[in-house]
Amino acid sequence: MSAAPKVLISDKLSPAAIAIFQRRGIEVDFKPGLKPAELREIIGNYDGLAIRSATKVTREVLEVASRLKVVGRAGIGVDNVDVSSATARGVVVMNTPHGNAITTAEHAIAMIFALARQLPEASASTKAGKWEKNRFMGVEVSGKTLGLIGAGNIGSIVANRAVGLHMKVIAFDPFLSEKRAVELGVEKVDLDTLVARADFITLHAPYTEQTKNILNRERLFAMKKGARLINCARGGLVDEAALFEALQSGHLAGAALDVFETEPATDSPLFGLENVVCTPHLGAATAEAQENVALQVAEQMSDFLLTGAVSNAINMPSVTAEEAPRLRPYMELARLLGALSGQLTAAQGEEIKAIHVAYEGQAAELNQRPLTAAALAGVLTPMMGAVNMVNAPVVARERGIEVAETVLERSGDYATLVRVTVVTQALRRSVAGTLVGTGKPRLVEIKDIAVEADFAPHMLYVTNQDRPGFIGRFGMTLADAGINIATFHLGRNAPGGDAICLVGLDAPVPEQVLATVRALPLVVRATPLAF
Ligand SMILES: NC(=O)c1ccc[n+]([C@@H]2O[C@H](COP(=O)([O-])OP(=O)(O)OC[C@H]3O[C@@H](n4cnc5c(N)ncnc54)[C@H](O)[C@@H]3O)[C@@H](O)[C@H]2O)c1
Ligand SMILES: O=C(O)CC[C@@H](O)C(=O)O
Repeated sequence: MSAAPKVLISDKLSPAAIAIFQRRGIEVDFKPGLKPAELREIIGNYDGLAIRSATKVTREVLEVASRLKVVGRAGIGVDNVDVSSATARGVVVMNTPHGNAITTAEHAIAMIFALARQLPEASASTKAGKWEKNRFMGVEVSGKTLGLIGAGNIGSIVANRAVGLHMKVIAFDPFLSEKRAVELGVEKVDLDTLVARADFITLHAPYTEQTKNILNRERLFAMKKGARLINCARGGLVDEAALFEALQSGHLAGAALDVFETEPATDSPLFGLENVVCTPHLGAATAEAQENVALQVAEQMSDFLLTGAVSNAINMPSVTAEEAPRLRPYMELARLLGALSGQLTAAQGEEIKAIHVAYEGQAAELNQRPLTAAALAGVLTPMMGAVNMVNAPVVARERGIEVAETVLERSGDYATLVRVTVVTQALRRSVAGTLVGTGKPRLVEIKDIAVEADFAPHMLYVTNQDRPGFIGRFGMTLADAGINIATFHLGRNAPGGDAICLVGLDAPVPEQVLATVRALPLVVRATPLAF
């Protein structure tokens, strides 16, 4: 008989999680507050790691986690987990969407009032015996404009509560459809409009490459004079140094921050400002939310460790034990094709209208639902952070993205083929792939141009004019930067027409090398890709 799986809980989870693991026959250790070195020392003893936001599951931790099969995040954001390292090591990463959404939305609303009526300062002054009735003149929120950056689970609840407070709510979210905006009672606007119009701005977007410093210096100073900012999402969404200046100069009237660039945040120039309200990442800290996420993460991790069932995984599609062997390579192919389309779409900041997935030949005989879900998760993840196979179809539907599947039983040039097409306002971009050997994904077509390329962790996709001179200059640019080319694939639609070049690299391309490639003659666009 094999030994019971062993789980480490390394953050302060509700005791409900311990009770569930024990009831399901899983050995559990509760050790919150471990230092990184202490975690590295013991992680090799565990099959599962249950965390909140304090534990950083870094590559260094994963490297010594020889038994680890699953990381369960009791919460939403997985930016404290190195998901690509976990994936590379075959460790499933799960989260618990929805469980803390109401609580976090309520915290954001509380922050709006804390700022509008200077509650923390007024409380401190009163307790100090000062009775400064004239010092704390507030503003009403009724009739004011609230700007939401991100209108997903939490943003939607904030919108609902704010509408109830008679605020005018405007929202920027690339995935918010007009229909959903009407349902929420919000006006969909672009980011510049939101920044210029809002009296209060509240952030509810994930931390991704696209959202990093979304409120940079320029945008902070483009906010209305006297506006107020609330951040209960992630610290890295706002440039903290620029925020300090905007507050100190009186351009902004106040900021309420639950999250910080570096956490725990024990020291910050922002702490010295009277018009700043701070909480220590308390957005999800209610008994109700912590019970929800603890129960959910413990059940999901137990199911996985005991039966192999996968739900709410960020990096692995859900699948039953019987289907697994045949479906798994196709799911990986669909995800990779989606990830390619999603990265190309995100790089151009395009809003997705539709995603079509076509199955030809042997692929047409399979259960396509998990495959389409894997393709959708691949497309949506670069823009949305933590979309998985389970929530991808719902996320697409809520955002008004049309999803279609086509099945063609006869095969063309390939015995089996999956094609993912992303439709935006401006264009329709298809990529297709097949399986070779014992199930290895291979890319065979981009934008109707034939290629034969394997996916690699770091790639660079270049579109160029098909004229002599490009390949030499391109190769030299990478060589001069000391970047080794592992694979090199070319394709074109016609002699002298549009050409594509896809290279696999041993390392990511630094920003300045990318700028040099983009400036080369004949280059139309260059997009770094990661798989
Ligand atoms: N303070 C806390 O304790 C706490 C608690 C829960 C969640 N969070 C944070 O809040 C975030 C949002 O949570 P959620 O449950 O609403 O997630 P969600 O996935 O339901 O919603 C995120 C929304 O952000 C949108 N988005 C993606 N890229 C964007 C961009 N560039 N600009 C504007 N919007 C963009 C998405 O389309 C989506 O609608 C999480 O990612 C997490 O980091 C913080
Ligand atoms: O665990 C917490 O306290 C915070 C959770 C929150 O940041 C999340 O992303 O769900």
